[in-house]
Formats: sequence, C-alpha cells, structure tokens
Amino acid sequence: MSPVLQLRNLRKSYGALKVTDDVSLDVARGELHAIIGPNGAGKTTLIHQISGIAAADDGRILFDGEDVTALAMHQRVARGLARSFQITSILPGFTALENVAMAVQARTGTSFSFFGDPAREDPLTRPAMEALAIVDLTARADIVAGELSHGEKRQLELAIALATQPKMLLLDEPLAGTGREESERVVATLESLKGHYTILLIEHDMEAVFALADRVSVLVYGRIIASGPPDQVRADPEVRKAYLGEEA
Ligand SMILES: Nc1ncnc2c1ncn2[C@@H]1O[C@H](COP(=O)(O)OP(=O)(O)OP(=O)(O)O)[C@@H](O)[C@H]1O
Repeated sequence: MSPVLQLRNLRKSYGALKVTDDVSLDVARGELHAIIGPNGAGKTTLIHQISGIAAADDGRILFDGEDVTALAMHQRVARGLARSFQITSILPGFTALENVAMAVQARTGTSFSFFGDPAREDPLTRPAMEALAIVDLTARADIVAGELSHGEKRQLELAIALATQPKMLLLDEPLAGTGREESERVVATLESLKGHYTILLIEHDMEAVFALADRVSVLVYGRIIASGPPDQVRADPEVRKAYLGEEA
C-alpha cells in the first residue's frame, strides 16, 4: 500500500538559516508517526510546509498519491489533510458543539444558523456530536469554549480537526501546556485514534511519544538523523548523542 504522505527533499531557509534541510519521509496509512527534536530543530516549520502555511523552497509533498506541493492550505484540507494548531484556533464565545459544527459546515458547505430549528441543523450537529464523543467531550458540548479547561480546549481542537473527516491528522504539540491528568486524557484520546487515522505528531513529551508512536523520526538542525520504531530510535547512538544529550 502506498504511503499517505511522502516528503521528498524538502528544504526551507530563513536567510542563512536552513530550517528544513533535505527532509524526505514516508508516513504509512494508519501509522502514528512522531517527529521529535530539540527546540528550534524545524519541527513546526516542517508541519507548516506540509499543511501549506509555508511554501517549501525546494522539494515535493505527495499526499494520497497527489503532488500537493503547489496547493494552498484550504485545498490540502479539502483533500483530507487536517492540522490542529499549537496556538489555539477555537472561538471562545461559541459552545464546544458550535465550534465543531462550524468545522462540519466548512467541510459540507451546509448552511448553519445558531438560532434556527435544531432539527434542520441535524446534518451539522450529529457529526459534530460524534467528533466530540471521540475526544470524550460529549458532556461539555453546550459549554462556551472559553470556559473549558486548557486540556479540554486541546481535546476540542482535535474534535474540530476530526470534523473535517481527514485522511491524515497533523498534530503540533497536543500536550503542550496540559497538566498531568489532562495530558493522560489527551494521550488516551490519541491512543483511541491510533489505527483509525494516519497521524503525524510533533510532541516534546518523550514518555507520550515513545508510548504512542509506531515510528519516530528525529529532526536536528533541519535534518532527519534517524527514523524507525521507537526502541530502535531510542537506542540509536547518534540520537542519544545529538538529542538525548548522551555520549555514544
Ligand atoms: N518566519 C520565520 N522567520 C525567520 N525564522 C524563523 C521563522 N519561523 C521559524 N524560524 C526559525 O526557524 C528555526 C526552527 O523553528 P521551528 O519553530 O520550526 O522549530 P521547532 O523544532 O518547532 O521548535 P520548538 O520545538 O521550539 O517549537 C528557529 O531557529 C526559528 O527561530
């Protein structure tokens, strides 16, 4: 089976700084692939290039067999490439359900009135409730998003991404800023998504990464220095030296 995502020789520089430097990577269908690396290694920039926020200087991005390198972000989302943002993108004045329903609306083009007949809005609210159920937020559907805890907001961002019915999820530090209990909840949600979705995960929480990932790639100064199953990557002498701060 062909990989869902294929990166070929991606490069991006800001002035003299090479932020992604000849990055090539395949993400298999159904795989949870984590990218780790020290601060400033280029992980977020790589996600920006894949999602279409930042143009690559060179190289190609193939998604589901199609070259999407020249496509805008919304065109990539329409093809099933969803991302959740490191900086929260939810609308705090709307309820959790409304936030997700708007994502469903964006996908389906269905009209949506917050004051309309609820029965008429079933095409929006039903899939939105399903997405909220996946992230364990059913009981919080009617809470205004601004009043959710930080961890619940991260869960809601996931639900918004799921509502676009993605073929692949790009997750940029979903555990950032969460407390221990909240992070356990997000990890449990990611665990439940595993196998159902192809996921590219950037995460600093090594315990979570090594518990969740099918494969891990290590980015250092914009280059992938190792890629493979968690145990293999953890034991790699170059990774230990360059990233985990140990002598080989
Ligand atoms: N728009 C930009 N203009 C100039 N330099 C940038 C820009 N975006 C990122 N950089 C630089 O590129 C490098 C990589 O940044 P990036 O945010 O991709 O790293 P990261 O691995 O995601 O880091 P972190 O783990 O801290 O989030 C950093 O040195 C950063 O300062």
